[in-house]
Amino acid sequence: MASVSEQAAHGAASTSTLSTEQLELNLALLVTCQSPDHPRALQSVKELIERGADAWYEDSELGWSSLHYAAESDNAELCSYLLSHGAIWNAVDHLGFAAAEVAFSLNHDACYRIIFEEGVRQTVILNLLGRQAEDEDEAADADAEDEQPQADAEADHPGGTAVAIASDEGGCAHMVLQPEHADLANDNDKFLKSKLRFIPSADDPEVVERCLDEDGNMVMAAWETDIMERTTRLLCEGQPEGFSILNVGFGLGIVDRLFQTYKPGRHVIVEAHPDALALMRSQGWDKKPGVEIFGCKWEDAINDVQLGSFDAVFWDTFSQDYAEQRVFFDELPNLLSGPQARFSFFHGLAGTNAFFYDVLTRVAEIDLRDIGLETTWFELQPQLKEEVWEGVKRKYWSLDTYRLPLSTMAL
Ligand SMILES: C[S@@+](CC[C@H](N)C(=O)[O-])C[C@H]1O[C@@H](n2cnc3c(N)ncnc32)[C@H](O)[C@@H]1O
Repeated sequence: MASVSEQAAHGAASTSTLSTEQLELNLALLVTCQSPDHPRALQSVKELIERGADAWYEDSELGWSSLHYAAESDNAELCSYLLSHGAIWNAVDHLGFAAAEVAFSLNHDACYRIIFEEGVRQTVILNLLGRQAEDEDEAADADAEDEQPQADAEADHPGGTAVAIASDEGGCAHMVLQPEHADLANDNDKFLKSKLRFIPSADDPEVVERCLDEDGNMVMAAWETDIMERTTRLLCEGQPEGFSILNVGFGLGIVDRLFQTYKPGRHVIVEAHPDALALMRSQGWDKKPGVEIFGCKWEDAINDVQLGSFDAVFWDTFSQDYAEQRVFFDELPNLLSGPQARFSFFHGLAGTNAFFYDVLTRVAEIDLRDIGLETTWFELQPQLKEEVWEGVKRKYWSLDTYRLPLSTMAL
């Protein structure tokens, strides 16, 4: 670790916008948090914060904040204090590690728990605020439409709210960690207008193994087949004869082929990408008995009275973030046919960071409970080789354990 004077030199160079006095306070806070076992450490931290030290401040060498140091030394009380005084729960260091991951790697369970709970708390609050802002936007849009009936529907910004959900990008982002904005993987409308590449398997050219977008992001790949198989079993086993099922997002059609083996009476597929729709037609999905294709965005399909309700619903789209996923959750009471109906989704957001994945799992569970659904998580260990990512811009999965959600109405 760099000495304080070295840090001061680095810090002074990289935080030139801070006054010398502020910088000194911030560095003093970091130094105090580096030796939090000192009997007066917490008191000194409190005094520094009261004098205006920034709890979010990071050293320039490692990118560690006072929360990283408190987590490293297993000081749960200090973690708690820092979090309630401006420390950022999901700030990552220069290697992309959050303070909770430091705690986890050292088995500092209490510190991990405290940061995790704070992450969940803040994300749920942000979601609620986002929802409120959307409602207000919708009300304002409705007013504007009353005044100006020709208003452009594109002016809406569905789900355009501040949701602190991490992507796999480490680096310096703090509250909102997402892929860069111009990336197709971060813009559903742009993605839906881009060209898709379907790549056949090296062993069997008849089998499409991967689907990439124009930017080289992986849209779907065969490694997810185990997940799709287990999802299918959980959604379809024991359903009544002629049951109905909705799948949102065709991709490579892996899950839809599996659903077909259970012979649903009604099998609706909502898919918005023209290239995926062309693949579906080339595979004869439009002629299969019981299959109905809604060739549009799910955001439009849910307003179509023809869509109806289902015994099972699965959601797996691409280039949509948690805010958009939550908008779909809100539609579930209308989409599920009754108390026995089942819901699942591809739980892949934050799939390269165990801590953020933990937070997102809890947030999804809370949001689903809010609309009356109880969720059980089934754990799977995906088997995937490094070759899967060859030629792919960004890995979206690297965790050992996938948590498969199955939700039903809580009675
Ligand atoms: C990850 S793939 C689905 C993979 C599928 N579960 C399988 O087993 O092959 C995501 C699909 O969702 C589609 N999609 C993305 N945004 C959508 C939207 N807003 N409405 C409907 N489909 C969408 C994409 O075009 C893509 O085909």
